[in-house]
Amino acid sequence: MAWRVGSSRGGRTHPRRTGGGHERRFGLAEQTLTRIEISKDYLNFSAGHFTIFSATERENLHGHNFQVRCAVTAAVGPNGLAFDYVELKQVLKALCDTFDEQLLLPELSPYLRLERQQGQVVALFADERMTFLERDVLLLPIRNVTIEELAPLLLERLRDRPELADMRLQRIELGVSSGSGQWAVASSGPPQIGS
Ligand SMILES: Nc1nc2c(c(=O)[nH]1)N=C([C@H](O)[C@H](O)COP(=O)(O)OP(=O)(O)OP(=O)(O)O)CN2
Repeated sequence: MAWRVGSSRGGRTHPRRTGGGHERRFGLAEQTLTRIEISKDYLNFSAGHFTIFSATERENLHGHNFQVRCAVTAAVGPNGLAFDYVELKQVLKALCDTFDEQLLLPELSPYLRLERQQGQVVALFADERMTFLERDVLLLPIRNVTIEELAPLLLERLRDRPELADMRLQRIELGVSSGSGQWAVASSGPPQIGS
């Protein structure tokens, strides 16, 4: 229903409704895109790591409560629903759980060598040798355990989830934070609406 300013009466204008559907009311194209943002406190994982700064410098082993958030762009269907975002939240939570309570180690670091030996993972860095139980370690196909490497990895793993196939998502942005106020965001798909 498009709105147009009606003829003035008594010096005031009276908006009048004319015929037409939702898309004509707001002058939108037949298909409306929406951007749904998901940022829930429970989308987090507690994990250990150390950031490697060079061939000889790294942080001590420590942990963070990493936080994850996501925004997706999708078409709104004829019944005013893009997709059930409860399903997306469930997938994101499952993704976070795979990283929870693990020591994260990068398999693709130019400075760290990882070896599996009798149920243990040996990490060799500069002149250091660290040994961990396999059950405590999650090896990741990234170069460093930083938020800028974790975000694209989680985005890739999210996109691979079969549950997303029916959501007809046009763009996905996934953010990872190692602490409040510091995020890295990875995205896939065409530029954001209005950017
Ligand atoms: N570009 C990046 N730089 C750093 C990263 C990273 O992921 N990308 N990560 C780290 C370490 O994780 C470091 O432990 C972060 O520490 P910090 O920023 O101090 O974390 P806090 O949440 O404690 O932040 P506060 O500002 O102290 O509250 C280093 N660099």
